[in-house]
Amino acid sequence: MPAPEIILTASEMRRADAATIAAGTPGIDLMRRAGRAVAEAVQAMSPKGSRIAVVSGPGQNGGDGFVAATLLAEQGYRVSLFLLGSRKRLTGDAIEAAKGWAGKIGSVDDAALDEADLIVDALFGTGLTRDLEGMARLAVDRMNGTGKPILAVDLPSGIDSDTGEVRGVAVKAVRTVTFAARKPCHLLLPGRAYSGAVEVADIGILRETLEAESGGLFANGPALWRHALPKPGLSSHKYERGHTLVASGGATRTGAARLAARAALRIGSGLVTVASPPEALGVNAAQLTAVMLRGCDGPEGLHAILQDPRFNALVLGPALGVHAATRAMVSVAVHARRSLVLDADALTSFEGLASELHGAFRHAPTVLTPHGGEFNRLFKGHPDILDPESKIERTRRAAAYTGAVVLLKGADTVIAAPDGRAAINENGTPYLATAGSGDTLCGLIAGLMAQGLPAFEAACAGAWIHAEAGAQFGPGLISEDLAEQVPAVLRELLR
Ligand SMILES: NC(=O)C1=CN([C@@H]2O[C@H](COP(=O)(O)OP(=O)(O)OC[C@H]3O[C@@H](n4cnc5c(N)ncnc54)[C@H](OP(=O)(O)O)[C@@H]3O)[C@@H](O)[C@H]2O)[C@@H](O)CC1
Ligand SMILES: Nc1ncnc2c1ncn2[C@@H]1O[C@H](COP(=O)(O)OP(=O)(O)O)[C@@H](O)[C@H]1O
Ligand SMILES: [K+]
Repeated sequence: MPAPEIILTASEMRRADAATIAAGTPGIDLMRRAGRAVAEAVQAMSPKGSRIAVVSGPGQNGGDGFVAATLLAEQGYRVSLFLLGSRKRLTGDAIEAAKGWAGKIGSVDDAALDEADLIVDALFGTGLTRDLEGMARLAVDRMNGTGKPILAVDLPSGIDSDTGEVRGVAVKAVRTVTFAARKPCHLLLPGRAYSGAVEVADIGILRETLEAESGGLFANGPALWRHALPKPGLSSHKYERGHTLVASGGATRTGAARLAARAALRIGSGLVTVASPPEALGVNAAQLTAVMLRGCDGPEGLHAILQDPRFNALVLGPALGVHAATRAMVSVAVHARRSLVLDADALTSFEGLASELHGAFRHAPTVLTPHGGEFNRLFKGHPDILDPESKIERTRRAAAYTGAVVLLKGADTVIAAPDGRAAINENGTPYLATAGSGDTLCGLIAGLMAQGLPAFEAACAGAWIHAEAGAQFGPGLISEDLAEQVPAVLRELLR
């Protein structure tokens, strides 16, 4: 079974480099392997004899550029090298790497840059510390301005490795060769869009070193949770597969709950019931078949239903209304200690009241699924949670604060657990930006928890399966299609 893909921050990567060097591999060897991997990527992109411009920066990323330039010139490419700053200012292994380069060194504002067929961006990598200004900014503008394909070394220069944000200006690469492990910026937006196709080159850093330095951040994918996916046994009966309860909104707001319920059923929850306000029973009854229906009048009604211990997973929030009664229903659910997914109105009803949720979800598996707006409303007045530049950090802090797994939606959904584990989802499609898509996601996650998946695994699997279903369906997707696409995704996963 493939191992989960570890994503390393800049400081974790530095420690992995340092540990490898301490274990006996000289740093210059790592740099030579990095430069060789870049040269190989150039060979795959451009025929021999092409004009390659390598733009090196003052740090070790620039060192990788010198190695690649030297190899490519030896292989018959017409290589020009442009350096930000002077050769005298090079430090560390980059000094040694630059010694191999016998050719001319141009300045980054040299007009000759325009003549290249392909540009290698070795300006900055994981060592970027501040916004680009002056000549550094000019260098990036010049590279982008040529309109030529750019291959980024480690990451596109100007992108912050840990947050994926643009530090003033950034290189727009068609391809990136990174080393040992992907960095957060290759998965988070906008960095992902600037990176192009990302390839991870093995430079001799062992998996055990990556594991030792990992801060618990992963790319979301089956390797992270496939082992936990439920598969009914020969003698399984429906009650062993869990019973998901989804609370419906009022008579004119019932669709969201049905979308969630249908998704919970499709993902394998043995039974699913919509808990409906009395006035909406008729409209719900008219549109439900395999999903069951129960009358449920507010918090008291929910309390009564939850006396039956077989309801083991619960969705609260979609179209439930923003008011005190919704908060009271959350409170009932928390006290009942069932697996719980809170979304939409269940989150917005706590606008500015996050302190009421401090540690609230420690006692039962809970997943909060806010989009950015809901997240900001919920944690209003908590700069410690809202202010970090990194979406990963914001999500982790929200998880630690509430005791719930937090899934912060978007094109780069981040899922974080209170214990610090986190995953970035990247298999989605913009077609998922359609009404009711989030309601379906809630149902998938609750349906997985009903079958016994732990909250973090359920949230990660739910996000991935949701995105995969959307991507497989593609153009024309509406939320009703998502649950219907789930069986095809499951067939692949359970093969
Ligand atoms: N370590 C290893 O063994 C291996 C490392 N490898 C490679 O090393 C890369 C990391 O190298 P790194 O740490 O030297 O950082 P890097 O990205 O080159 O930038 C630092 C330089 O940029 C400067 N600078 C920063 N921000 C700036 C700004 N806004 N505007 C202007 N200047 C700015 C900063 O200067 P200072 O901040 O001191 O003024 C410093 O000079 C990594 O991405 C990978 O490619 C591989 O070879 C494998 C083995
Ligand atoms: N551009 C995109 N790329 C990938 N996934 C997206 C994109 N836009 C939205 N999504 C996903 O679609 C879902 C939308 O959820 P949400 O905003 O709650 O919608 P709704 O409230 O209409 O149900 C989330 O899972 C989100 O991650
Ligand atoms: K770079």
